[in-house]
Amino acid sequence: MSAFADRLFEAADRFGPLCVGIDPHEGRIPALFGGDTPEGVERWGLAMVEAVKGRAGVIKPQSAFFERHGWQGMRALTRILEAAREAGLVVLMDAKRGDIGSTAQGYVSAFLEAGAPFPCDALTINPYMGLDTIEPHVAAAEQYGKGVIVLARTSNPGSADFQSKSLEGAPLFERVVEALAPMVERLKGDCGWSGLMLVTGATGPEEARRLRELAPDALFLVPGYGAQGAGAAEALAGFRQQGNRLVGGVVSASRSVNFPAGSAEADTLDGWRIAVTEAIAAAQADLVAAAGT
Ligand SMILES: O=C(O)c1cc(=O)[nH]c(=O)n1[C@@H]1O[C@H](COP(=O)(O)O)[C@@H](O)[C@H]1O
Repeated sequence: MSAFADRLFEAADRFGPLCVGIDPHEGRIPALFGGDTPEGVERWGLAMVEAVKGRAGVIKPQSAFFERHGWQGMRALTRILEAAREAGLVVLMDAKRGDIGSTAQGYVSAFLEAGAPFPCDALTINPYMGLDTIEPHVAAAEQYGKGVIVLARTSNPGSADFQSKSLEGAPLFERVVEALAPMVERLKGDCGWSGLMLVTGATGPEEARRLRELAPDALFLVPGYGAQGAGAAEALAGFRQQGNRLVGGVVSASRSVNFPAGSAEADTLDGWRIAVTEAIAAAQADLVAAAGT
């Protein structure tokens, strides 16, 4: 299997930097699919995968929205992951894990190792508990050609509460990224980029530029574009000029492409499909234009 970094880079190169979030928010699954039930969530998620095909190369399902439906929700997630794999999409699982090493091994078995019940290409990790909690994920990523996505500077308003606090003269998020340097090296692909991805919110373009200086080769996952208010230029602030294009990761959007105008009111599947595929295509075109051709 090729390295995760190469698969992600190739997908973004082919389709553009958009990563489509799969976030079945409470109460927002149209009645067309059966509403906000495990079956409705599954049908909606499968339709989202169909809508992404040929328009973007990467998806990011948010585990919480499936977990809230118990085991039936997790069954829906599994089926959506299988469909995404069959469609050749790169899957970033947004579950924000992070625990002592021995427990982290459990998350590795759930998401990253061969035969994992929730197969994905990479998993989001909260680094708060320390490097030893990230290590099992990185070791598994090396072994199975997967990626590890570490929260660095998140997109939410409270990201400054802890992440921007000074630690020995620099913000904590910078110290975290400095400490990750050896792991960034270990997950480098043939493309030269690393599958030790960093989350840097589109809402903090200055911080993204700083992170790019500290980790020139780490691929970025950039949430906050769309529903959280950031535009394409802000989302690409931490990307690097390569030839005539900005490259260096993916920009995720969930609500803006999951529930665009016209999709909730659609009374046919075709009507829903048109609203959603247009929103995905428009977001992709916006990002591609901002990245340069
Ligand atoms: O790890 C993430 O994906 C993430 C990190 C972050 O800093 N901010 C953030 O919004 N996210 C996720 O990205 C998605 C953003 O959704 P929208 O605001 O609807 O585009 C949600 O699934 C969040 O959980």
